[in-house]
Amino acid sequence: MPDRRLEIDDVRKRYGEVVALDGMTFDVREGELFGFVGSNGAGKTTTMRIVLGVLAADAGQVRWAGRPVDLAARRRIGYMPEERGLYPKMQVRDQLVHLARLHGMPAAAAGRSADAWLERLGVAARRDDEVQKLSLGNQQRVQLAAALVHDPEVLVLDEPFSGLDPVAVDVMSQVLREKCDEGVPVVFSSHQLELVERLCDRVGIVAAGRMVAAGTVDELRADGTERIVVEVPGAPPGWAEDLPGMTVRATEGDRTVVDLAPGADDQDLLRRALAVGPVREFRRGRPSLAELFRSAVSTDEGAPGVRSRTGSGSDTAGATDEVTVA
Ligand SMILES: Nc1ncnc2c1ncn2[C@@H]1O[C@H](COP(=O)(O)OP(=O)(O)OP(=O)(O)O)[C@@H](O)[C@H]1O
Repeated sequence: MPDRRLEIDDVRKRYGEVVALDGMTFDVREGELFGFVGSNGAGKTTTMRIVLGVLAADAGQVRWAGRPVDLAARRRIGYMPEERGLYPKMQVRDQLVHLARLHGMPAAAAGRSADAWLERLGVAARRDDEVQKLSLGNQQRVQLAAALVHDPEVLVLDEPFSGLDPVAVDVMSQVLREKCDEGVPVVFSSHQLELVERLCDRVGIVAAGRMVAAGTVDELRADGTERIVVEVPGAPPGWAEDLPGMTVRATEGDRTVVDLAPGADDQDLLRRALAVGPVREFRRGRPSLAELFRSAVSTDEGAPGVRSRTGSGSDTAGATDEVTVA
């Protein structure tokens, strides 16, 4: 059995002068939840539309289970488009059955699947309503049901969490995790980085049409600068400021957060801390995904469609002051 992996390989796309995708490359593995993050206009939607064949790439290839994705393979993908794609005047259940049938499901199975997903996603009571009469959040639940109703082998979801209430976020998260547990590769885009950090097995950060960092959040952290959180009550302001290879990232009360450049010795910092007061805490800090994202994007992103430079997210010179010291 071939590896059930979705591969996006060096995909390129221009809209006139605008370079939307500039060699986009990543893969989503069997049973993996992959978070696709990037600034507005970075190329996420364009990538997803190309995977689905809604849009043609100028160059590059999308493969599923080792083979170029063709029409038949695309029918096995569950897709949630950013612009949403439901017929406003059609009843919810009829719509799901219709979509399942379009994907080749027999009528009875399509009905059973529609009912099961409406129940699972908490919208069974609205099954006979027109889609346009549902709240936006409920329309989104139905949209997810539409992506799932034909029992897809791959899930590609464009901002499935935007606009959902916390309960719906939980339901959506559970459903995506269950699909992964069944072996389905799931890729979704989102600007909700805390959610992505919590939920995803791997994350890809895209800037100006290409992947600038990908891996587990811990792997992305390992690429970056080492960070130390040190608490020294009563230390004078600026006590850690002139140490070689160290940058004070934030000060919060008695706590100072210091980034260490490669080769800098954390023991220098400890000695300095001990010289200025009692050291209550001295530990490694962990940058959040939001910080990793800002760092990767700030080193890589130019104007939309204009390449500035590329990097692996290891340059933290542009990291913001916001620091998670938890
Ligand atoms: N139909 C189009 N015509 C011209 N340019 C387009 C078109 N669609 C997208 N673009 C451009 O391609 C680039 C990538 O856009 P895309 O929608 O893929 O980004 P995105 O990462 O999904 O952004 P967002 O997070 O805002 O949804 C942007 O510069 C955008 O302006």
